[in-house]
Amino acid sequence: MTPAPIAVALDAPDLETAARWAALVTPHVSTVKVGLELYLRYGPDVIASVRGASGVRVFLDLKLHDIPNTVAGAARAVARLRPSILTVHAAGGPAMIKAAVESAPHTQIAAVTILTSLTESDLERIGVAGPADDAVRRLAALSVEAGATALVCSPNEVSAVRAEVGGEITLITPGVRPTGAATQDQKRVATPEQALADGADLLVIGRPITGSPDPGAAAAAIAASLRRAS
Ligand SMILES: O=C(O)c1cc(=O)[nH]c(=O)n1[C@@H]1O[C@H](COP(=O)(O)O)[C@@H](O)[C@H]1O
Repeated sequence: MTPAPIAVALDAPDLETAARWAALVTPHVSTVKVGLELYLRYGPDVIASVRGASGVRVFLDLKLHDIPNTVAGAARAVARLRPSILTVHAAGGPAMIKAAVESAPHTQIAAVTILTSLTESDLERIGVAGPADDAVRRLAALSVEAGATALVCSPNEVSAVRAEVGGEITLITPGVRPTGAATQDQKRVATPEQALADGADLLVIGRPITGSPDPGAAAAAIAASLRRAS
């Protein structure tokens, strides 16, 4: 069976747990995601550990955000690990995004628009002109112009972003919660089925899978539900 278009966020406190989760979910999902917690603790070794024997796609979520020269160096440093996807913050601006794209030619650069943990009032407080939909579309357009071929946004904005950037760009949505699951710190959320129906290409799902007593079964259940809905 084709693995579901899900990136499981391996936000684990230790490498053994992350590798175990990766092994349990990889029969069911296309991708696993390594974020700041694991990478800052274990560095590049973590990529080989979670990739394991299956060779699953690894999404490296470092959300780089600095001046272009620094981001170019950082992107070059991790490009040799050959992650399938690397994140940068779209708010770093077009020159920064372009620097990442040029420094990691074999990795898809995904620009994170507006974090899914932010509300409309958070945007106002940090001085971003909202509503979230407009801010996300604005950042999406500038990121694609700068050469990003993937974007991260909440499922709530995915159809507006798709209309803005067209069909060629990979749209990645965290903030995904199966019906009835706790939203935790996520604020702009939707179900996996809705996110996919609205045009997402890859759903980032962490705690609803990794917080389950059986992460493999939880991933399989969401994958099956996506197959039924499509
Ligand atoms: O870039 C990301 O992956 C990301 C962007 C964003 O706006 N929101 C967001 O939650 N994420 C990541 O997606 C994952 C979501 O995890 P759960 O909330 O546990 O499903 C975490 O690893 C976040 O770091």
